[in-house]
Amino acid sequence: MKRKTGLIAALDTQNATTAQAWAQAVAPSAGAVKLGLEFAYAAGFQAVADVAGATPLFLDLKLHDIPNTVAAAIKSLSTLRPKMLTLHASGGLAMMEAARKACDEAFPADARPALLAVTVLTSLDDHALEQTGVMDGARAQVLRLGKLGMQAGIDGLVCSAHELAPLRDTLGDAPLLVTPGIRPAGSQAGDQKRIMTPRQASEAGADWIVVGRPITQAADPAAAAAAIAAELAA
Ligand SMILES: O=C(O)c1cc(=O)[nH]c(=O)n1[C@@H]1O[C@H](COP(=O)(O)O)[C@@H](O)[C@H]1O
Repeated sequence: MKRKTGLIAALDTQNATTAQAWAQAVAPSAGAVKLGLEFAYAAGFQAVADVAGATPLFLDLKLHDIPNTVAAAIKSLSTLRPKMLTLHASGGLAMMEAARKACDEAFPADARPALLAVTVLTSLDDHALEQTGVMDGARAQVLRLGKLGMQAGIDGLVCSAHELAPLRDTLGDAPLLVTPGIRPAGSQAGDQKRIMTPRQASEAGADWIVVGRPITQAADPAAAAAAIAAELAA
């Protein structure tokens, strides 16, 4: 059965006015906006809260440090009330467990963000992984880290759409699976390596797709977001 797949718009800019304009443009089509390292470092966390406004916030900080530091960082950002929060699965089991515990302690039970573990960045292919010492390819590494994330009590995983089917086969329906590296037919891949179209990712089992430049760099971001949402709904 085809899943209902939502659109997360990645608003990657340093400029708060630009981010605000994009947030308004995508609001009718996107279930959440993603604000991350580029925007938070340039504009600060108050601007993150302001741009998200009432729209659910995917806070993409990709935390990766020792368990104590990651736990403390989560407590520091608890006033932001994100709907989703990222950390790197490669930080290890103890780091993910500490993050999970910090979320339970820092957020009210009804406002706890979904913790999403980034498995293998969609900008990496098997060759790039080999250069980091991972010799058996992206799929094997995503499955390995995905299982570790589930062991740590993480709510979901960030992966490419290419790993959705094996992850669903191994982990079942429960984890939220979020896929960046999405490119509507005919758009530029840029630095992304493991890509799929919105429709393909939805059919492969994504709960959410993350799309940035195909929306933000389009002549009409509102129309680009609406077209992707329509592709997901078709
Ligand atoms: O965690 C992420 O969101 C993420 C993980 C990943 O493996 N690949 C990836 O591209 N992302 C993010 O997803 C967005 C993709 O943007 P575009 O390539 O412009 O569509 C960027 O904001 C990335 O930081």
